[in-house]
This record gives sequence, structure tokens and C-alpha cells, in this order.
Amino acid sequence: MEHLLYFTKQLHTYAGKIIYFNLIGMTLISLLDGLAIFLLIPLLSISGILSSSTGFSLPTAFLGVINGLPKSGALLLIMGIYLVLISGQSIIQRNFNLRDVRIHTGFINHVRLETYRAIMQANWDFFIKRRKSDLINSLTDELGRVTSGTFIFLQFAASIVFTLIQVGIAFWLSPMMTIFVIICGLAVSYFSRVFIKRSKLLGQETSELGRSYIGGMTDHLNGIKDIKSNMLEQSRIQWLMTWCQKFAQERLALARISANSQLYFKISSSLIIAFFICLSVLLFQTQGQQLVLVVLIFSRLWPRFTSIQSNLEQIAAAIPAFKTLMELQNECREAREIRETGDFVEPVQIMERLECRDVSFFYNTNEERYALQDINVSIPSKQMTAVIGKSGAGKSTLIDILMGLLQPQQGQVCMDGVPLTPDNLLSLRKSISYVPQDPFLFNGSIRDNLLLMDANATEEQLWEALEFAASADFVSKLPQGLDTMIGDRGVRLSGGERQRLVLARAILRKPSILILDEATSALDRENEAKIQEALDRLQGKLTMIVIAHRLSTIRKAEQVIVIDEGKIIQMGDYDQVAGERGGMFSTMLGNPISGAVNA
Ligand SMILES: Nc1ncnc2c1ncn2[C@@H]1O[C@H](COP(=O)(O)OP(=O)(O)OP(=O)(O)O)[C@@H](O)[C@H]1O
Repeated sequence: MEHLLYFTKQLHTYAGKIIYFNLIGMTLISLLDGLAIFLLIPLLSISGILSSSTGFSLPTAFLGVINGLPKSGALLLIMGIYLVLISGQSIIQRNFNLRDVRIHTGFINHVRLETYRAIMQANWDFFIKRRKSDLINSLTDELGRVTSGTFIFLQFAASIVFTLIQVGIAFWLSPMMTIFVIICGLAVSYFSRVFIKRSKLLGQETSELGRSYIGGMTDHLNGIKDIKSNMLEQSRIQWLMTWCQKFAQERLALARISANSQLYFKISSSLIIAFFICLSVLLFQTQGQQLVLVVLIFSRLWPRFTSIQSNLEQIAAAIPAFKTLMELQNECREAREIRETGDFVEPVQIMERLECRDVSFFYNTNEERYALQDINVSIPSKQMTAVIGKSGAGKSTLIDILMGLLQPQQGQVCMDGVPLTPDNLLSLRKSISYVPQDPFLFNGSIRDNLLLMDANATEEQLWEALEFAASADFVSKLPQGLDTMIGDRGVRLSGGERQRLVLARAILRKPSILILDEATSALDRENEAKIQEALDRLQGKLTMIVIAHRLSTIRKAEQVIVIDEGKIIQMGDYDQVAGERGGMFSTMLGNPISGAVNA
């Protein structure tokens, strides 16, 4: 219930008074509907089915007028009023339906944007602890279930109002009969709680199935090259077949609950009405006209109970999605590192150094296995610092801490002696261009991918950046040049071309700190040499931190930091570290094979 109210409150914040306006409108529609039904009584009366002395207050007065008119006039009057009521109701209904769609779509977009914004503003730690496919599932499947669940909840509220109005009208016609129908309805609803409970349990299964589907599909399509080259297609198809079986069972179970509940309501309604008619005729010798009335009231009121029950089942099935999305929004809020989008943040200018002071960090708070321990490093401004070490030594973790993506459990990062805090974090990040090991290129043109970094860059600036990253040559040879589409994650380019393109993009931002995390690993000697020349030209102009796969990339580094098992084992200028006998760096230099593979 808490989760349901959370999103109903969001709907209220989003749509405001308009929801109440709609609810009132719906009530009006039901009132008109009720009145139209009410007209059946004089109609039945002039047709001779029901006598004018059945004993209802308003009908009696109204019947007086009707009886004063000739039969054809009375019929025309009743039909005229009926037509006005139904047309009025239909016109109002049409407008409210359209408004409903507008509110519904707007609300989906509102929740979508809120959730996406919250995700975007969460810190890096939030992302490394979650499956991306779960986030995708929340933003697609769960989001749809939540927004339609919220609307079903509103329909349910409107349904209650409808029912109350119809109960009022029915009570007017026959209090005894109405009380009897209500008691029967409540009794039947009490025993049908089991359907609601089962719907909720199945809703949980729906969520799990949705998560596993998106997760599986994402994994398979991301790893399609491995799947194809290792002939794993059949095992993946088998996985989907098993999933499909579970999905079919879950759908069937859900349909069974709904069908059983409808069946239960229908059979109980027939039993109740049969029992009541027998009781009325055999015990109380009720007149035929009163029986018509009984059937009329019962047939109007009973479907309302059925519809309330069906709404409750649908809401129960959506509850797990409400829970997931609400928890996601709350977790994002707790992990929030960005207040605004960051567009108006000014980049910081580090004059002397970026430092790690006594930094220790572990990924898993349950097991204190340090990824970095007692790290003290100083990255001098406008110099090149190389970070090397074996695979898993902690190089990327150090970079993530220096960028403020990860917060150390001990120690701190400082910029010119000023500690890095949530207040100056974005300024630091705005001054950095980072080229990761597996760069992000999206499915668009080369131009779109470059403009992602600087939307206002001119054609000349784009080519300048491409030239710098030794990419101008290959881009100009492409038939569509800058407008060539590069496919998902740049799949239509070679690994080396992707790396050079991402480097060009990084440079376009004119950063004061450039971080390359094994950014030249996929380049051939010729292109690596070109990038090397470009980096040489940048030396002294900006701060560079380079995690190098090949030691040749860092031969001009002013500082070398060697990490092993999360600790700094060597640090100093290139010649000093290279000269330390028996040190890891000199071993790497002396052994080009191990150097190329590990460093
Ligand atoms: N998200 C994570 N959760 C848990 N442990 C992690 C995570 N990322 C890295 N680690 C662990 O932290 C340690 C340091 O990893 P890191 O990625 O910093 O190494 P690296 O030197 O950059 O390695 P490589 O050169 O292979 O990229 C490793 O033991 C790794 O298993």
C-alpha cells in the first residue's frame, strides 16, 4: 500500500487538481447513467409491466406527470429525457477519456524522466553494484506496470464512488434489497481475498521473469561475437525456450486467477439471486413487479463488485513493480552525487597538483579486501604521469578515485591542497577528459559521436581533433566522411579506429586533465607513434595520466607510479624508477614480452 500511495502522490504532484476534476466528472457520468436506468421505471410503468403504485417517492411524483399525458406523449417524453441523458453522458465521457489519455501519457513520461534523472545523478558506486539490465527493465517494463497500476488505482477509487452512487439510487428504490445485495457482496469479497493474494505473488514472478529476460537478452547480444565464434547459439536458444515455458505458465496462472475469480463471482451471484427469488416468492409471496425490481437492482450493483474485485487483483499484481521502482528511486536519491545536470559548472584549474593522501579503498564492504591501500601520490600539474602494474593491481581503481567516481573509505583526494567534496567534484570532472579501456560510442554518425563532447564544435575543430588523434586520414576516406554511421558501440570500425575516435572526442573538449586508461592498446605501431607524437605536443600544456599497456607510450612520462596488489611499490621520475635494480619497472623494461603483456 505504501508503494502504491507513493506513486499516487507523484501523480497528484504531476497532475494536481485535474485528477479530482476527472474523478468528479466520472461521478457525474455515473450519476447520469444511474438516472437513465431510473427512467426504466416509468417506462415499465407505461408499458404496464410495473404498476404506478409500486411505492417509490420520486417515481410516484414523476409517474403522476407521465400518467397525465397520453401514452404516446409520455413515451416521447421519457425517450427524449433518456436521449438527453445518454448523449450528455457520452459527450462528457468522450472528453474525459481523452483527458485521461493525456494525463496517463504525461504521467508515464514524468515518472520515466524522474527515474532516469535520478539514475543519471547517482554516483559510480551505485552503478558498479547493479546490473544495467535491471535498470533497463525498471525503465521499461516496471515503469509501464507502475503507471497503469496507478491508473487502475484511480479507476478503483472512481469505481467506489460509482458504486456508492448506485447504492444510493438502489437504496432509494428498495432499501431492503440493497442491504441484502451489499451484505452478499461483502461476504463474497471476503472469501475472494485469496485471489488478490495470489495475484500479488504472481506479480512478483512477473517482475523476476521480466528482469531475467532483459538481463539474458542484454548478455547474449553483448556477447554475440563470443556466442557465434564458440558456437553457443543452441545453448542460448535453449535458455530462451526454458524462459518461454516459465512465461507461458505465469501468464496462464494470471489468467486462471482472473477467470476463477470471475467464475466465483458469477456463480455466487446466480446462487444468491436464485435463493432470493425463491425466498421472496415462496416465503413472502412477493409480486412479480417487485421481482423485476429486484433483478434490476441486482444486475446493476453486482457488476460493480466484480469490477472492484478485478481492479484489486490488477493492483495486487502490479505491487511488486511499484516496490521495485520506488526502491530504485530511493536508492538513487541516497546515492545522489549531482544536484543539477552539471551544464553550468565551471571547470577547475589545478595549478600545482592533484593528490591522494593516505587513501585506502575496498569494493565490498562485507569483506575488507583492499583494492588500494595507504596510497600517497601526487600528480603534478601539466606533466605526464604514467601508472603501470600487473592486471588487477589497482590502476583503474586509482584513476576512478582521482576522478572522484569512487570515494575512498580512508584518506582523501585533494586539488592544490583542497579536499575533494561533493561541492567541487563536478568542477574537477568538468576539467577532465577520460578515455576508458572500452570506450563508449553510440549508434550514430562519427559527427554525432564527436559532438557529444562539444555540441558547438565547428567543422574545423572536428577535423583538428581528428588530425590530432591520427584519425583524419581514415575518416576522410570513408564514403560519407564525418556522416558515416558507425553502428552499435562503433561496431563498424576497427578496435584501433574506435580508440582514435574516442581520443579525438576527448581532445575536442579541451580538457586541462587528460586521462588515458590503456587507450592505445589496440593501435598498431604506426598509429601508436602518431598518437605518441600528438601526446608529445601536448606535454607541458595539460596534465596527463596514462595507464599504459605498452611501455613505449610512457617513455616521455615525467613521473612513473608502479602499483602492485593495491600498493605503490615504486614512484619517481622515469629514469629514477627505471634505474632501480630488481624493481618491477626495470624488469618490465628488460623483458619486453612481460612488459607488453602486463604493464
Ligand atoms: N566493481 C568491482 N567490484 C569488486 N571488485 C572489483 C571491482 N572492480 C575491480 N575490482 C577488484 O579490484 C582490484 C583492482 O582492480 P582494477 O580494475 O583497479 O585493476 P587494474 O590494475 O586496472 O587491472 P587491469 O589492468 O586488468 O584493468 C582487482 O582485484 C579487481 O578484481
